[in-house]
Amino acid sequence: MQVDPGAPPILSNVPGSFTWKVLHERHPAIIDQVAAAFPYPPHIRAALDRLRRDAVSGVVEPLPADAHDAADWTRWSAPYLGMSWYDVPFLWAENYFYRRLLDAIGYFRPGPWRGLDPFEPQKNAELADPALDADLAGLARIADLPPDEQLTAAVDAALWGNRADLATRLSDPEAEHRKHASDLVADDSAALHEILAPGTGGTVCLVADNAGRELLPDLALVDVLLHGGRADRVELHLKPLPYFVSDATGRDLLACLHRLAAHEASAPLAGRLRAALGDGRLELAVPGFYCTPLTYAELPGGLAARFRAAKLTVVKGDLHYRRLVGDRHWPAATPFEAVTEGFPGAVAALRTLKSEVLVGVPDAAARDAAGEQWRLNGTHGLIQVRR
Ligand SMILES: O=P(O)(O)OC[C@@]1(O)O[C@H](CO)[C@@H](O)[C@@H]1O
Repeated sequence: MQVDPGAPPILSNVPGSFTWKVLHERHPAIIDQVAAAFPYPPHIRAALDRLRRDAVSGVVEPLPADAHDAADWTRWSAPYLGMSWYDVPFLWAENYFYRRLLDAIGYFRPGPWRGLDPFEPQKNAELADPALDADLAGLARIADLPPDEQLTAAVDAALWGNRADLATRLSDPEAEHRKHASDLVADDSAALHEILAPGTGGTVCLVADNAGRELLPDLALVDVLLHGGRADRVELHLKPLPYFVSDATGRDLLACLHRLAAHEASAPLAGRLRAALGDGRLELAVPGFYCTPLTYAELPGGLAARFRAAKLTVVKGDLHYRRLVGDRHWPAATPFEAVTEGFPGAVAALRTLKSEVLVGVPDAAARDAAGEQWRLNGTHGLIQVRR
């Protein structure tokens, strides 16, 4: 199938649409949550109020000229300056929002609020939930399964861990409790198992998405990869900044290790992961690219080289999927191979569907007959691989 290079980017300018609601409802709710969680001083509250107004009805403006990344954002903003947030690509507008939020709370400025993760209270609450103990025990049991079942179980846990991120739960509290569909809308797990066969070694880049309930199973997947010789080395890619509410940073990784270590059943898993970090089989990376409005078609050279050197890059979650295939109105039957052909090396996507973009699903129209919520509510997932 010929890929239409002109597939239009997804925008947010249809009132009532999913993307419009993210800008119009989810972003103000995030600001309110952040403002309520911290005793910020008047100048930060004023900046948050201004951002709330801009997020609902403003136009794209340059970042402050003294921002450390002003030059980058000047370049990225150039095509959109003065335009309504709703008329610029949705992917771009969301990234701009999270960057503006960090600016409003003084994340980069000298002073007492510097470096404070505005989403930490929600992340901490999720990890402190005693209900998580059952999940930890389940993750710990993966290592006891027969070797050929371990990868299936770990991939399954890592995939569905993506279902109800903290940003989604904000506007869809049911997302956490809704049962997921038993079928995947695309399932290339046979190819995944082939690439990750025991004893094949090599490096795997695992591009993580959310902290807490998603990062914990991702860590179980790392353990399976290293333990069965499915990889000699894993690079776990995290966000350099708190972003998209629950996105995992290095600090979140440490918190997850701590949580695993504190539970009797999962303590050995924590021990193996710590050992792998200590001897370099597990390496952490926080490329700045993950907090930009760019897509994987615009990868910086250094990161592209890391992916090229790996035998496989596994990209987790909805947002990474949007960056990977391009956040566009592709016909859903467009082959995944076609839209990822520029990716440096083999790539796998593990994603639950929480936004409109979709490729590699020829029967999407038939599924739509029952309504389009399956594309948005996290009940459906996919495993797509391009070698
Ligand atoms: O990348 P993730 O955590 O799986 O999902 C990110 C997300 O919650 O944020 C966007 C809307 O704000 C959508 O891409 C998706 O719904």
